[in-house]
Amino acid sequence: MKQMLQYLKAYKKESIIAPLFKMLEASFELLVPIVMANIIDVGIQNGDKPYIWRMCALMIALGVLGLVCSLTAQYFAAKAAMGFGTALRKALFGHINSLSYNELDQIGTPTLITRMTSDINQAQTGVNMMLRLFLRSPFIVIGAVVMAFTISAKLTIIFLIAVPLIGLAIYLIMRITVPIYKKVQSILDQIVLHTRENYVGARVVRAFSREKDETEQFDEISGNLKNTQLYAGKISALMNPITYVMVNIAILCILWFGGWQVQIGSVSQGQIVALVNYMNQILLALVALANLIVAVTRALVCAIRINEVFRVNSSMKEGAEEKNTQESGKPRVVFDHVTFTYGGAQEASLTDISFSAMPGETVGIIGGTGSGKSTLVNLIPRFYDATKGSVTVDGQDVKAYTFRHLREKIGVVPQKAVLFLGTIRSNLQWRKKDAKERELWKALQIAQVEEVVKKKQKGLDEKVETGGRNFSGGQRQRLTIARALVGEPEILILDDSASALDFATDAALRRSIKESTGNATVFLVSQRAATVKNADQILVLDDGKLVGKGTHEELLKNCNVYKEICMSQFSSQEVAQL
Ligand SMILES: Nc1ncnc2c1ncn2[C@@H]1O[C@H](COP(=O)(O)OP(=O)(O)OP(=O)(O)O)[C@@H](O)[C@H]1O
Repeated sequence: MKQMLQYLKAYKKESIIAPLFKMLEASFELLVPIVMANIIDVGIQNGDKPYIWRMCALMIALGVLGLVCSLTAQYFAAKAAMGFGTALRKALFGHINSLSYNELDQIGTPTLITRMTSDINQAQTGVNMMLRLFLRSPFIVIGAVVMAFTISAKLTIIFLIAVPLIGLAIYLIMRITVPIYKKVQSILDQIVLHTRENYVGARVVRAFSREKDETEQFDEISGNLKNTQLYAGKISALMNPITYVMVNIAILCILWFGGWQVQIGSVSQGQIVALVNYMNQILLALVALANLIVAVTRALVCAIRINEVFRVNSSMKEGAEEKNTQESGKPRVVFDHVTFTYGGAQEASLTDISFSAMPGETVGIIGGTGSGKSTLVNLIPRFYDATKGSVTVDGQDVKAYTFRHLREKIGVVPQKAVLFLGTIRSNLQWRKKDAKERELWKALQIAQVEEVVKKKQKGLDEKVETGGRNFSGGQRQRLTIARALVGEPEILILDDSASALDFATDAALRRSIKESTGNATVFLVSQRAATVKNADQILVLDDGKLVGKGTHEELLKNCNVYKEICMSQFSSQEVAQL
């Protein structure tokens, strides 16, 4: 909580003014029963109409003053809570962006979304209620007991018995409901997870006619949420009847014992009415306090969940190197006995991989599905860190560079072609914000997508929908290749980026990349032998191990796995001619 409160720091003034004005409002409220008592005891008893009018005017003035104070408090509390929410959201967003793939894999996207949205909103509501009520409610309860004491010390005993009993009833109810509210938040996580999977995979769901099953599963989770909330609601609903019965019993006692006191003349009728009013004020304050505790507990649960994310630190330490250290004749990328195991995985996905790639060289990486190809290239831009061994770029361990500098050197085309909401231009300028029109068209031309963009009515300014859904799979792939080419990276990684392209386009793409990337080192990941066969060096992976390294001809002679891959894709005659 302490950590959370730092986001309120900028709203210190508001955080002090709001509760102060609420206390001021409470003070005016506590004066009302006294004025009422005076109207009865002085005004009505003596038939003094001007006095009654004066007192009525005073009551209205107290009401108006209370309203003004309450509105002022509301304004400042809302301002502080909104500011708190905004600062927290910004900090969490920045923190999540600083985490490495390793941590993101482990936490999971759905829960991060719930924490960024619903949890922060709950925390914000908690802060708002806290600022308004955390002083006001206890102030009213204590103030009302003190005021009752000034009226009659004897009758205050009833207050001293009733208040703890009402407090105890509220506490017992909340002991049951608070853990349920904690559970509600984790069920919300499941709903986000299910909704996300369902919407992202909407086409697959329909293709397999799984709508009914998916709906049933969703109904089950949301039914679970409803039942849990209903259970909490039913128990909370006991709060009002129980507390009202207790207060009414206390009022009966006040009237009963108060009646005796009035008869012997130690308390006036007006004072009895004031005592009844104080008892009612106490009830309302305690119920408000209970609501506050529920909101604050929910906010605390959310704060804990948000803090859990803050507590996860990136397992990667960023280096400081900003200089280019490439020496001519030296390799651009070197893997030295690299082994890598994903967090939580039992087995290594890469074992003892060693190779080096020179500037201008094209490195083909081939292997069956799950053999570790993507994992290998992901180590170059430091999406993950090698568990053993080292990865070197331009003579320096990748860990020595700042993330920005390392990634500026590298153009990555991930396996899944993802474009972002905006225009073709804005998507292409991701690597280089100020890339000129000429550079963008050149990249489009190399990526074999120039014609597609030219045909668009607005050209480079054509809109790109979320995820690039207004482009075909092959167009998306080529646009992501163009995006990686802008800014002329020193290392280009194409992770199975031509899988949706026909053979002719794939061949043309490889040719133009070879011709235009000059001194860049290109990594071509593919399951197709035809894609990698012209590479200067081919790495053959099998179950995370490097089982072959060399040119196509060399591997055909001495690498069985490579030969098998080729044989499975071409006839023996074609293999001989390859
Ligand atoms: N984020 C992850 N967490 C845990 N294990 C993973 C993760 N990503 C991949 N793996 C595992 O690592 C191994 C290598 O996966 P990788 O994605 O590198 O294979 P690949 O050769 O690129 O496969 P494909 O050609 O099918 O894309 C697989 O066994 C896979 O299950």
